Amino acid sequence: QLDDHMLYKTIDEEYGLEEMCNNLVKDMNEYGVCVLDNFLGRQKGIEVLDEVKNMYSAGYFKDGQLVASKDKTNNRNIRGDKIAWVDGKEKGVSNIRFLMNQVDAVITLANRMVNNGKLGHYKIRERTKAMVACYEGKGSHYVKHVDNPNRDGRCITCIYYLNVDWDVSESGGLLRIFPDGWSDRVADIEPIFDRITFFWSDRRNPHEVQPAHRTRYAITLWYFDANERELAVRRYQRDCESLRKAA
Ligand SMILES: Cn1c(O)c(C(=O)NCC(=O)O)c(=O)c2ccccc21
Ligand SMILES: [Mn+2]
Repeated sequence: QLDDHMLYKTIDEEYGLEEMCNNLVKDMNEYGVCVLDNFLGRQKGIEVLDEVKNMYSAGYFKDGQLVASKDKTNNRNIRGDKIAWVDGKEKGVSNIRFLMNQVDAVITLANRMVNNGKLGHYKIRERTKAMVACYEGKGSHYVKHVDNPNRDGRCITCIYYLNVDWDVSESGGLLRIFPDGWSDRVADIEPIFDRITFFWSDRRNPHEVQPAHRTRYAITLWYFDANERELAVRRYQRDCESLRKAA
């Protein structure tokens, strides 16, 4: 359940949140992508980054998927992404939890605007845990893909970046989205510190992470559309049932 943190906002934060949601709804309806900067502010952002770094040095990240290396000669596979799942209740992740609550508040308010069909007609009630991702540089990347190609319920992808003083010209690591609405253009999003990006998770937004040459951290949340999610869970249960019977 998305906790409703609207009550604890001061007036100016309320206004800030309101304005942020208007931007989100407008951009999502117009482009299917929305980029907001200075989402938490420098101090909070650094506190989140420190928690992620601590998680990393404590070994919470699982080896990412192996990406077959281009040069077959030394057959060294480039380590792709490394990820760790956080539900926010663990010890030592209070700042990541704060980030999750802030994004929930933005999505909850924007979803209220949904009622007059402003945010893609989705009914958003739940989300995944936070996926904390690390690309260790050395050219690690993520091939072009669609997050939710087969209606698993996820409707909005939300990525918060933690990379201070990131310079794409030397470190790469661009998020490149190929919005299906625009055949001739792409959206290049630099993974800079305290930036948050939202985009529709389905086939409208194929995207890739270009090779990173410096450690690149990001935290992803996926929000579910209630109806699509319910159907996906039912389908999954039916599949399991038929597999059990077949066994
Ligand atoms: C590590 N990582 C990802 O980085 C992206 C992704 O699209 N990232 C975009 C970005 O970081 O800008 C993913 O979509 C993804 C999906 C499943 C498992 C891991 C994944
Ligand atoms: Mn993705």
